[in-house]
Order: sequence, then structure tokens, then C-alpha cells
Amino acid sequence: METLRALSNIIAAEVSTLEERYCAASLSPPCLESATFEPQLPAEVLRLSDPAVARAIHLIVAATGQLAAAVRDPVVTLLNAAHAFEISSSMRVAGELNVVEILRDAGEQGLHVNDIAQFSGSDPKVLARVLRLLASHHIFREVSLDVFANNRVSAALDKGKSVQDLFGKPKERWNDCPGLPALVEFLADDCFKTSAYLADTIHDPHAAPGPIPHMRAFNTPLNMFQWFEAPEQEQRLRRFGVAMRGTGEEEPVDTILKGFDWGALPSGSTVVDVGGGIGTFGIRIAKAHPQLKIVTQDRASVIEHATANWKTFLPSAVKSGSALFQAHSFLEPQPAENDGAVSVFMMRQIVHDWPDDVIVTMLTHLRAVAAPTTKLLIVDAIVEPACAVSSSIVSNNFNYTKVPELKDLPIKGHAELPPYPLLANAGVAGAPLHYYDMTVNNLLGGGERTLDGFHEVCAKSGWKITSATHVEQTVRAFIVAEPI
Ligand SMILES: C[S@@+](CC[C@H](N)C(=O)[O-])C[C@H]1O[C@@H](n2cnc3c(N)ncnc32)[C@H](O)[C@@H]1O
Repeated sequence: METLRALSNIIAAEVSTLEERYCAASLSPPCLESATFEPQLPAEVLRLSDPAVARAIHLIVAATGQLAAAVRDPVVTLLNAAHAFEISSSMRVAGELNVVEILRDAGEQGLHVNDIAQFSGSDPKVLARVLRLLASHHIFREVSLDVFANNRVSAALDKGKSVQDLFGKPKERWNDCPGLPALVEFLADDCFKTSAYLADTIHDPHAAPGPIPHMRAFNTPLNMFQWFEAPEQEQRLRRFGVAMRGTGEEEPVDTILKGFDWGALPSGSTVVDVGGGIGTFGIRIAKAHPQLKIVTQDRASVIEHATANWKTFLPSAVKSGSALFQAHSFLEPQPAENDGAVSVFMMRQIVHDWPDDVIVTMLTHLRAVAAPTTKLLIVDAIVEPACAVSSSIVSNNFNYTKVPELKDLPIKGHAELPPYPLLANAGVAGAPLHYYDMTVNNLLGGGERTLDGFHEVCAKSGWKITSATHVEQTVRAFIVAEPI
């Protein structure tokens, strides 16, 4: 009983924290039943801007998840976990049938499923069951039998376009679209199909067409990015670019500015955003630090979209020449113009995509053109263990390492450990990182790394880690390395 009581005490204490913080700000917490999600509302902003609110939410999610696992019949817990793929399938249906946008127009009172299904000509009976499964997980709301409305969660998936445009111009679906709907559809489509082959590749890594689950799922010997190049995957390529914007939507928008001191770079310094995608994060840096030159480097097909994206969101930088573009594969030696000319090579969500041997190749190419003062900035997460919080974890400063050189590494801004009896990684509250870990494994053979894992690939390619900074309220770590 002691553990159950401790978990329920965490929940009670953290609900009180929320009450106090919202009262102090003269706000009410956001309402789950609301038919809209407006991230700019002060009540939503507080969730990201007040560390006490963010931590309370994190601990409530961790403790309720652990409490449910502790009290529930293990049979039900197992069956629900094994059935979770039905949620992914249903999310894809809702996304592709534009249900969120149809319900946006219906407002609080919602719409009968027959009317929702009419837009796509789909079977209303199946659609009702899809939406009921999602509503049971607090995504959509069943207002009355077979009548559904958006709630604060489903509304966050709004693509921001009219229903008429979404159905009438499907090829323009991802133009100027927020990142989250694209990320959710990518996860519920490609990543879900790919994940189904994980066990098969573990059992038989040598079978055709290759060892990566994505290769098996789509019957291709190409890696995912090469496969995106085929003309018939054009929509997937577009969706992926926009989806990467979605990877930053659960964190404060200025996260990329907080983990590294961009202001300390001399004016005119060149930052190469290696595998920079459509430039989402380079644009954020450039807006805050217009004195820097930002080079977005990616595959030619992506650079085309990156250039268009910069022209839309920061045309002045393109015009002035402070935004530059390099169509280049990071698997090849770096372009000669980067030789000795780069202050920072930034790699955001690149290192986690690939297995060690590929990363060592990439980092070796960067090292070959690095000046003595060049910095390598890896923006990824540092994996924490899922063991229970214990005195040995605390004494090892949480980021335990077996590498002597890392023992004295300055690690800034690390989140506080969750209290007993929660897991060190906060259990289900920390699960997003472990989902991404499996997703990159299944798509490309990559994986999230511990600090020692980052050290290993850096040391093999001539780089030495000199600092790591965790940005509060995010899983994001900024790891800085310098040439050895
Ligand atoms: C996970 S995304 C990250 C994008 C961006 N850094 C961000 O954080 O939004 C990986 C990026 O690597 C790029 N990429 C994949 N293979 C590449 C290659 N061989 N050379 C250069 N870029 C590549 C992809 O096009 C994609 O933009």
C-alpha cells in the first residue's frame, strides 16, 4: 500500500501545484472538452513557460501511469499494450479523412458520423468505431451517440486549411501546414507499417531486401531517404519535411536558442545546419541572430523545399545572402568551400537517425574540414535508464558514465530526478524518447544514445565532447564537441 499511497500523494501534491500556479497567474487550466486548441492562449503558454507547471504535468503523467500499472489486472495491461497499434491506425484514418477540419467547422455541438463520412464517401459505421476508440483515449469527444466533436487534443491536429481545399487539392495538403499533423500522419503511416517488421528483422537480419524494418515493410533495398527520391514518393518526401517541424512542437519554440550560446559567435560566423531539412531551426536561429550566416545543407530534393521555406519565412536573409544552401550528401566529403570556414556544424536530430558506423563516416568528413576552433553541435536527447530512482543513480549525477574523460564533463541544466517511487526516466512521461528510439531504429537502423554512446562516435571520428546542456522542459540536449 505504501507505493500506491506515495504515487497518489505525488498526484495530489502536483495537482495542488497546478492550482497554485494557475491561480497566481489568474488563469484556469486549459479544458480538455474545449473544441479548439490555441497554443498562444496564456493558459497554454504557462504550461511551457513556467517550469513548476511543466514539472507538475510531467510528474502527474508519470505517477498516474505507474499507479494504473500497479493496480490494474496485468492481463488487461498487456492486452492494451499489444493492441496499441489500433490507435495508430485510427489516427491515420482521422488524419487522411480530414475529420479534425470537418469538426472544426461543426464547433462544440459536433457532427453526426454520417455527415462526417459523407465528405470522403467512407463507411460511417467503421468511422464511428474509429472515432469512438480515439475518443476513449481522449482524442475527439463523443457528444452523444455517434455525434463527435473536437476536443483540445484532436484540435491540435488541425492542418489549418479549409475542408474544401483539403479534399479538392490533395497535392497541396502539406503546403504551409503546421508540423504536428504531418508528423502524426508520418508516424501512423510509414513508421507504424515499418514497426510491424521489427521482430522479423531481429529473427532474420540477412533476409532480402535488407536488415532494416523499413526495407522489409516497403520491399526496397534503399534507405528511407533514398526511397523518398522516387517520383511516386513525392508526397511522402513533402510530408517528412513538414513533419520535422512537428518534432519541435512539444517544446518551447526558443529551445534551439537556449541550448547553445549563439550570441557568443563573432558576427559573420558560418553555421552549417547539416541535414538541415527545410530549415525550420536554422530560420529560428537566423531570426534571433541575424549577424550569423546559416548554411542549410541537405539532399538536392530537400534543398529545393528548404529554399522555398526560407523565402516564405525569412526572405530578407535569402536576399542578403546570410541564408545559403548546399545540396550535398553528408555521407560524402564536405564541399571544399567549407574547408576551415565553418564556426559550427549543427546536427539536429541527425545523429540519432543512423547506426554508429554511418555517424563515424559523417563526423570524420566534418572533422576533415574543421578549423581548430570549429565546434560540432549535436542536438539530440541523452537516454536515461528506466530503473527506479535509487541512491546509486543520484550519486552518479543521473547521467552515469563509464568513460573516465566524461566524469568531469560540465552538464548544464539537467532536470531534477523524479521523486520515489517513480522511474528515473519518469516512465510513461519519459516514453516519447523511447518511441523515437524505436522509430529511428526501424526506419534507418539508428537509435537514441547515452552520453557514452555519443562519446564513442565522436572519439572515433576525431572529436572530443566538451560540454552538454539540457534545455529545461524538453528532452533536448545540446552536446558540444571540439576537434581533438
Ligand atoms: C530527422 S531529419 C532532421 C532535419 C532537421 N535537422 C530538423 O531537425 O528538423 C533528417 C534530415 O537528414 C537529411 N538527410 C538524409 N540523408 C542525407 C544525406 N545523405 N545527406 C544530407 N542530408 C541527408 C534528410 O533529408 C532530413 O532532412
